[in-house]
Parts: sequence; structure tokens; C-alpha cells
Amino acid sequence: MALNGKVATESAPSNLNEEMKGEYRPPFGGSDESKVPEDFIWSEKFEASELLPVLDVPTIDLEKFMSGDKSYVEEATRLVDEACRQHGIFFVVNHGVDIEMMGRVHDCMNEFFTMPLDVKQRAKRKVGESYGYTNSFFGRFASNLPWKETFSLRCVAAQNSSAAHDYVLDTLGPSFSHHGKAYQECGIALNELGTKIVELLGLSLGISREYFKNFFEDNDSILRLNYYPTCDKPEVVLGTGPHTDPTSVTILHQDPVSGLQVCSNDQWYSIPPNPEAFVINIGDTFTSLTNGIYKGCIHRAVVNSMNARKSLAFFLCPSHDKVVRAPEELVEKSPPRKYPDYKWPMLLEMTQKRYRPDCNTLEAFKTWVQEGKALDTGSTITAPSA
Ligand SMILES: C=C1C[C@]23C[C@H]1CC[C@H]2[C@]1(C)CCC[C@@](C)(C(=O)O)[C@H]1[C@@H]3C(=O)O
Ligand SMILES: O=C(O)CCC(=O)C(=O)O
Ligand SMILES: [Fe+2]
Repeated sequence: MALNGKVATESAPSNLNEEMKGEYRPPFGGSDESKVPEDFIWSEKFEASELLPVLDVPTIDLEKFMSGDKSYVEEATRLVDEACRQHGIFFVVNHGVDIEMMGRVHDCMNEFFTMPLDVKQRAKRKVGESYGYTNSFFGRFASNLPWKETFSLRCVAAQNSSAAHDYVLDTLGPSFSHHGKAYQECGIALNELGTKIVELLGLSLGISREYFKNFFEDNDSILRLNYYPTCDKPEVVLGTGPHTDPTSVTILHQDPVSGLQVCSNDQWYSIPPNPEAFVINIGDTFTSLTNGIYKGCIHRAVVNSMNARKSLAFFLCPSHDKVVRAPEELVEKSPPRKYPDYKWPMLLEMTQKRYRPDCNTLEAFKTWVQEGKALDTGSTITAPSA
């Protein structure tokens, strides 16, 4: 199975006229609803089946873990360690996030994504930026377009930051204030959950509980709302192609419609939805923080012909001035040092402007840095040292 191919160019597709760029096209409003436009069709090597074996993923009871029960802490850290070395994904339950609040967020998502295009476009994400609304990315990628719409918001750790709410008000207007409040509340809750997750990860790696808690204390994260419309030919498209998240740790909430799939040992598996649980994925930045000990989770999302699907991802990201560098203890466990030191905006910039995130983003980033390309941007970067 080919997983590592770079799947699209970064330039705008040449077969689109200016009017089409940024517009929503069939089956999202065109005349022939049953015909999938060519630039949404993924080649056979990416063939997406809905019927796959279910991956055996550990479920961690966070309340029990936080209570400090010694034998449970040992069991939870062992399970997480095993999962993150193997495929980079696990579930958490009893996580302290109010599920009714998540329900309100999903209601807002339903309301938002079913609004007319011109309303959603008020929050249009500009090429090269990380926040706002976008559909299909056809101003950004030339082929293998994702069958989805997304709305991304900035979530900074400071409790009093109202970045998400302010953004919704500024772009969509006061009639969306309840959306802004719901997304803001959700971002704060997922930030708190993120703190518990990185404590768990610190312990499972055999370093202190505080190490990553301190590192991500002032995180500058992204809350992303994903909406996957139905498709008459779901087997030829992908909601999201195979990739690892370039971010550090992803907290994902799925609605009851299935679609998430994960690759482990070159084999694709499904991850059934459980709205009571959160899915935790390791991303590239956490892989570099562990010197490669924890694997970035290779995943994708398929769509179906019956039900539109929603998911919500909180991408935990370091603050923009933090240097991403694995601690010596972890380098000693798995020498030599494998990644250059960098700041998150460098990797973000590469994925927004120069490289489409796929299963190979971190290696591409390493090469990009080693070739000195990253130096053009003015950010600090240093070569890896053993
Ligand atoms: C910083 C980010 C870029 C993406 C959103 C967040 C974290 C995950 C990235 C993404 C989801 C990886 C798959 C491809 C992508 C283009 C997408 O399908 O949305 C990526 C996001 C993006 O670049 O907008
Ligand atoms: O929708 C999903 O289940 C996965 C979404 C995803 O991978 C992403 O937003 O990065
Ligand atoms: Fe992802």
C-alpha cells in the first residue's frame, strides 16, 4: 500500500476559471448531483472502504488516572505507551468534559454548515492562513480534493482569551454569538483535557507528569469543526486523505456517523464513533518532542451516501515562541537526536504554503530544514545534534 506519496501540488488548479475558485461546486449545489467532479476523485491506491476491521485501541479512564490510584496509573501508562509506539491512537472516557456542552456545539455545527454558502463565506479562510471557513480546498490543492467543509478557530490557553468568540462575532456577526460562546466554551474545556492528556503522556514516556504540562501551559491551539456531506459515490472520494496531524496532540470528537480510519502496520482499520469518548491522536510535533518514540497516527476520514458526518478536532499546538526539542532523557532512550529544533510556526508555514500534509510531513520538514529553506522565513532553526 502506498502511503507516503505526496498527493497534490500546492498551486491552484489550472482547470478552474477565476469564478470557480472559492465556489462550492457539484454535488454541493451544481446541476448533476450524481457526478463526482474529477478533482475530488482519488486514485485506486487510496481506495476507501467503509467496511474494515475495528482497530483494538485502549480506552483510558481519565478520572481514575487523575485520582492517582497507583495500580491504575501503572496500567493506563503502560497501555498508552504501547498504543503510541504502535500506531499513536487511544480513547479517553470519564474525561470531565460536559457531553451536553458537546451536544450544543454539534447543534451549532449543524446550523452553521447548513447555512447558505454566502453566509459561511463571511468567515472565509484565506490561502496561507489557519483560521476560518473553507470547503474542498480547491483554491489550495490541484487534485485529490477532500470531500469536506471545515471551520477553524484559534484557541489560546489563557482562560480569559476570547479569541474564538471574537472571531465568530467579527466574521459572522452578532446573530452567531451563541456559536461563538459554544466554541469558546468547548475550546476551554478541551484545553483542560489536553493538560491531563499531556500529563498522562509524560508519565507513559517515563519522564515527569509536569514536563509536557509546563511545555503546553501557554499553548496556542486550533479548534476545527469538520463537516462531511454525503456523496453518491463515496468509494471514489475521501473526506480527509491519509495524513498525520502536523500538530502535537489531537483531541477528536466524532458524531454517531462512522468515518474515521487508522493505519497500523500497513493495514487500515476503522475507529467506530463513541460520542461519550474522545479520540486522542499523536501528531508530528509530539513525535519530534519524543525523538520519534511515539508514532504520529496515520489516519483518514471516509464519507458515505446516507448521512452527513461531523467531527470536531482540538489540535494542541505549542505557543509560537517555544522551541520544539525532545528532552535529553528521551534522546538517551532512542539515540541519536532525530529532528532539528524548531518553532511550531515553521512547520505550520510549510504545511500551509509549501507542502500538503500527508503521512510524510515530518520527514519532508526535516529535509526542508536541512536544505536551509526554512531559514528564508526568519524563524530560528538549528540542525540536529547527536
Ligand atoms: C495545522 C493544521 C493543518 C490541518 C489542520 C491543522 C491540523 C491538521 C492539518 C490537516 C487536517 C492534515 C490533513 C490535510 C489538511 C489540509 C486537511 O485535510 O484539512 C490539514 C489541515 C490544513 O492544512 O488545513
Ligand atoms: O473527521 C475525522 O474523523 C478526522 C478529521 C481529521 O483527521 C482532521 O481534522 O485532522
Ligand atoms: Fe487529522
